[in-house]
Amino acid sequence: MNELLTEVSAIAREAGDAILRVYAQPFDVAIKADSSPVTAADNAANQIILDKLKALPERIPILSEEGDEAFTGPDASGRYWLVDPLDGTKEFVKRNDEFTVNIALIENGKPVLGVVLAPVFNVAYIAANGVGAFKIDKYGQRVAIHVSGRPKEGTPWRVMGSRSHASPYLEDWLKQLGPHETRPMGSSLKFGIIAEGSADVYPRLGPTSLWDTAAAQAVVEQAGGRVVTLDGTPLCYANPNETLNPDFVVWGH
Ligand SMILES: Nc1ncnc2c1ncn2[C@@H]1O[C@H](COP(=O)(O)O)[C@@H](OP(=O)(O)O)[C@H]1O
Ligand SMILES: [Mg+2]
Repeated sequence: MNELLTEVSAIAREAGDAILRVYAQPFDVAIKADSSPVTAADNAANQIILDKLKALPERIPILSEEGDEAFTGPDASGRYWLVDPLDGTKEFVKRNDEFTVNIALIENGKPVLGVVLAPVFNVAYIAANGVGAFKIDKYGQRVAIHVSGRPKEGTPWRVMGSRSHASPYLEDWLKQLGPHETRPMGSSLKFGIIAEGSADVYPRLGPTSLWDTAAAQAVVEQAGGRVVTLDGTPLCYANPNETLNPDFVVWGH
């Protein structure tokens, strides 16, 4: 798993470099059938990730947000790659730097390996079962990370929130949580900040897809946290035919 984690991290970095080449120039934005934006960066990163994952000896099927027609389901061991080549395309289009490359390995419905790379910040959150969770800092150092635990009595909750997706339902949930400070952030970076202990909770009461959460869930879980639906069960990837997630909460304890 450690070797695979290193290989997948290198693939994410190559995809990140391709994204940065597009980011450095003016680019067009197309609107997909689900009315979300897509750019040449999404497509370039997707092509690199598909090519490189297919070249690995493991030969595991790939489900990507930007598509691989060959995908028909997990392999006989219940494994598949789950890829978002550019998570936070809205942030990419707004040029606020908060976007990531997400690559996860699913085994029997569980994310067992995850890489979340933020190309502009040159930071990656990576994890695998039996290996642990790490942040790769801008100097290329692998530093073990851990969630921070429940905040002390009287300390406000440090909440992560989407920049682009809020709702009255979320406001109610936060009222019930109690005193809190919200830090808005795009993409899967929200999970990474919880995994490294810099925030406590991220409630996502609104639509996301499997590829938005799987890699980051592997990181949070290996760092000691939880990613659970509102009834407390971990987000599950056993049915890739249904690509929408239920509402969920990321807890750093
Ligand atoms: N109506 C919808 N259906 C499915 N996913 C949605 C959605 N609205 C937003 N999302 C997901 O939310 C992600 C962005 O979340 P955030 O605002 O927290 O950064 C998007 O990722 P992409 O940018 O990869 O499309 C998208 O997948
Ligand atoms: Mg996404």
